[in-house]
Amino acid sequence: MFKLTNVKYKNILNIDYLEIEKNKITCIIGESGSGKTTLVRLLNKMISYDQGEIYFKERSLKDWDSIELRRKVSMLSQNPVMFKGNIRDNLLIGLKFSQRPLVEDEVLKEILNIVKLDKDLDENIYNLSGGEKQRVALGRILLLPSYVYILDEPTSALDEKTEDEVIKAIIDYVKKNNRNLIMVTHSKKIAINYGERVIEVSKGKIKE
Ligand SMILES: Nc1ncnc2c1ncn2[C@@H]1O[C@H](COP(=O)(O)OP(=O)(O)OP(=O)(O)O)[C@@H](O)[C@H]1O
Repeated sequence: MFKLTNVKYKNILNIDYLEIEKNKITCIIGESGSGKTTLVRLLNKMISYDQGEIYFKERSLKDWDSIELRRKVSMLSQNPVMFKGNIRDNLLIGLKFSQRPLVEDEVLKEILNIVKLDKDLDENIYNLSGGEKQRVALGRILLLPSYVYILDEPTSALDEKTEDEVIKAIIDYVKKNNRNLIMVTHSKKIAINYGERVIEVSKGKIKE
């Protein structure tokens, strides 16, 4: 799916070779400040590498149009933006922005079930806790029919039990829909239990 060769970004990342295969739940772990977020930002062209090459589906990212790429490679950042309105509005906005057909409430309720958020679609976003907002943002991404989801610490604001349930449900959903998942996680336990491939970033280098 992704291949990186001799990639350098400032003095933050220096990756000789890295392949991220499709159909394998991939977890990225590493100390705070090691370069995990920088790595995933490179993958969906939020930032551009200084040297080397990154290929997605055998094609250099330089040859991918950013919009076309992000329709296939959807990323959830660590601090997702929330919009005024209710949960329904905030779930649908990703589909709206990417000019895709909207979906019925039934589909939105299924998504809330996956992210373990037991709230009404009409609930104002303003009333939600940080962890609840995080799950709305996660649901927004999962609604997009992307080839790969890149989730940067998607469950960092959740307690351990909810985190485990949500991760398990996301993985089921990804597999059922034939999609791919790359997830940055602070939790070694999640990586060990669910990662079919675990990549460790250490001081800007890959340590597997
Ligand atoms: N554009 C930038 N310019 C300068 N330094 C940057 C830039 N982006 C990131 N950094 C630095 O690069 C290092 C790696 O940052 P990154 O966010 O990738 O780490 P991380 O592994 O995701 O950390 P965390 O687990 O705390 O989120 C940090 O020291 C950060 O301050």
